[in-house]
Amino acid sequence: MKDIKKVTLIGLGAMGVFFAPRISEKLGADFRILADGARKERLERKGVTVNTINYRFPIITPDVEADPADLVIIAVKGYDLEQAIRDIKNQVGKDTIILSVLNGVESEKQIAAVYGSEHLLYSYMRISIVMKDGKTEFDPHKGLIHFGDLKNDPEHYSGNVLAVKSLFDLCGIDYKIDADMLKGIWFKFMCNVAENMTCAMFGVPFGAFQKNDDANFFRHKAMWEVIRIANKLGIDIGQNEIDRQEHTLGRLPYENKPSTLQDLEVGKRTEVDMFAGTVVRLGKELGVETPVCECFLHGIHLIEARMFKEI
Ligand SMILES: NC(=O)C1=CN([C@@H]2O[C@H](COP(=O)(O)OP(=O)(O)OC[C@H]3O[C@@H](n4cnc5c(N)ncnc54)[C@H](OP(=O)(O)O)[C@@H]3O)[C@@H](O)[C@H]2O)C=CC1
Ligand SMILES: CC(C)(CO)C(=O)C(=O)O
Repeated sequence: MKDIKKVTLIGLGAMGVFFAPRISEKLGADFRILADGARKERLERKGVTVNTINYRFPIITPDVEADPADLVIIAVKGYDLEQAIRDIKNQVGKDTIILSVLNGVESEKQIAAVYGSEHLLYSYMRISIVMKDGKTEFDPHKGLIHFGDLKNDPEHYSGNVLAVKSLFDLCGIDYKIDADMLKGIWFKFMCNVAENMTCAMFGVPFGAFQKNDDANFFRHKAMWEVIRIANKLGIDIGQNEIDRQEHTLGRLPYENKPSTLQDLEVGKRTEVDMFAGTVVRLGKELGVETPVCECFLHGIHLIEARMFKEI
């Protein structure tokens, strides 16, 4: 089994800090943040504050050669992924494992197209963290990372899966290795598209789904658009996954908000292209009608245009 001794994280935001303090505690200087320019300067000057503790992690710049990591974790937003893929070039050696914790269904494919699928493990996050001005508070044991190869059998985990599992065990990071990673990733995508887009477009919190039929009208239509596309791709999600999510939504605090609505509320660009945009594009390729996601895509673009005073 590979031993993960050196880890590089690109994206020290909400998802990045799920990992950073705990990996840094065990690996010390062999845990590095990849950043340059004004971002590096800000991280060196202010660090990040997690659960009231201020951290200054070692920073490495993309131009440093001959110092690859055993594991690279990518935790940027969808619209920053292309740049991040370029920036990690010197961090990826022959045996480097890459984990991309982004939402959506395509980041692994995009990274594999550049570095090769042998480097990739699949992953998705089940936790909600809000970071503001480099500060956040959350319970690190109230969520987890799901990761693994496409298919995972506990009797025969691959060397890469065992290596990451061993690192997370060492660091006390909660995880689940799904038997079928694509099914999990598409289930999460179905929820993100339906919930994030409805909440962002209409400015309502998750609680709207507990009491408003109109909110659920959009959510259900969008879920079925994702399901029809997933089924065409051979991914088996359907009514069972919808039922599973109804249960989860019923228990969420009323005022909780998905990341896309949070982004709009603080004047940030959203990941609408990675959510509704992907559904619309795949729908065209696969012959699936996606009218609700088309409305989300154009509607949220319009909200962004108004927000950035482009109209
Ligand atoms: N937040 C959440 O609860 C959840 C988020 N996700 C997903 O995880 C992904 C990350 O989201 P989140 O952590 O919330 O996003 P954040 O915006 O909080 O963090 C992204 C970080 O990446 C940094 N970054 C961007 N480009 C680069 C680069 N080239 N080099 C170095 N750093 C870079 C940004 O720096 P800067 O601020 O300087 O631009 C920022 O600190 C998204 O796809 C999101 O949908 C999934 C589940 C839950
Ligand atoms: C936090 C969570 C899981 C809620 O849907 C999410 O992925 C998001 O808001 O983008």
